[in-house]
Amino acid sequence: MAEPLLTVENLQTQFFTEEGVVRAVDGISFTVEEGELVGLVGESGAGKSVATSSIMRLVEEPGEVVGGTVKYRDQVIIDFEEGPDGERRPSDEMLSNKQMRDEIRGNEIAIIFQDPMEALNPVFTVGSQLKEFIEINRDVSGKEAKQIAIDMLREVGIPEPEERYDSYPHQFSGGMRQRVLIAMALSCEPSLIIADEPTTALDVTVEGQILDLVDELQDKYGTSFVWVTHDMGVVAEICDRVNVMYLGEIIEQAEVDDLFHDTKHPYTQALLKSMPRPDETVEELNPIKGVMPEAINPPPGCRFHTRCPDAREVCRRTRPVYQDVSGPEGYPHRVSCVKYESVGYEDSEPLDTEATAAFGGDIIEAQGESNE
Ligand SMILES: Nc1ncnc2c1ncn2[C@@H]1O[C@H](COP(=O)(O)OP(=O)(O)OP(=O)(O)O)[C@@H](O)[C@H]1O
Ligand code: NI
Repeated sequence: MAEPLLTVENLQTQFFTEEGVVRAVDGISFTVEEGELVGLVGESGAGKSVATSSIMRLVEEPGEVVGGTVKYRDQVIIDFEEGPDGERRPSDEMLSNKQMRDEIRGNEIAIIFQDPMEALNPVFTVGSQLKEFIEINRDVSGKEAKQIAIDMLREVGIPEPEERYDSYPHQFSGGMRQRVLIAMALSCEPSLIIADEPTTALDVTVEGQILDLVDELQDKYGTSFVWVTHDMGVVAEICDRVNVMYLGEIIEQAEVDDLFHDTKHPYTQALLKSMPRPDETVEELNPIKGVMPEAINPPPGCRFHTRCPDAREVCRRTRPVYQDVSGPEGYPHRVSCVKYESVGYEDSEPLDTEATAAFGGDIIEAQGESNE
């Protein structure tokens, strides 16, 4: 296999707050191959946005990337080394902030946010913002930039792009604004686009149209994507591979078909049961029981054990190993769950968890060590 476009290894990002250290991203690893659309899926607070802003080196105080490696082709975005006093410091190979700004962000890796109103300035026309972005990131004249901007607006399905060029963001619908952001992301011909829940705020029909558009543009330009979502339906529709995140960790990763049809992790199973699926008629949707514990004080052992319907005693004291459970063919299918290890799961006592307690109709306090 060729070198991955993006390699993330053991990435760790923490927030140093008054209440303590929030382990928002706690050692995640994944790759994005050339031309691939890779999903990052999980409930609210799982660490998806912190992971993407870490990759872009956009984490703000009191947050800090504290460990791991991120490589884009052969360029080092994040890396650490041991200093003379044994302290951990950014390695020399790391791109400077200026290089990140000038060479990576925008023209190699572009990001699309959930809320277009955050990315678009309400006081300037859509066209002028698009044109300015192109001028900053590409070596073209103002006139050329304007032409590229209009072409891109047409490309993403904005009708009458010459006229719409002079409209203000509020004159566009939510779906149209999201199309503008996609135009902006694509306008500098990046190899990778990171999209952080860009369709979450849209209604289902408009969301479907945007996903179709992305599919089409991806075919045409061969752009790779990291697509952040909490929606397995979106994953099924557009992703090639998917990483499932829970409480700062990736707990399962596989090709999309594998993930849906050979689901390994109980959390992934729960996520799938909680959402409508295009490939299956589910009689009843089951929301995932309980709430995700705080990343400031994650449960010991398997982080999901407090909510897991399959939890046993061993899950409370064993940190699962993230391992490849796939056969000899195809992409790796990785999972971290003690069910797939030989650590005595079979002989271990079942645990009362939020999932099993609720199932029995009994409201039992969440396991002490998980919350508070
Ligand atoms: N500025 C901050 N200060 C302290 N903690 C933070 C900060 N930003 C994020 N966090 C914490 O990091 C964890 C991960 O948050 P993140 O926003 O990445 O979740 P997410 O998976 O993107 O959720 P959502 O689907 O709601 O966007 C959460 O526990 C959150 O509270
Ligand atoms: Ni987020």
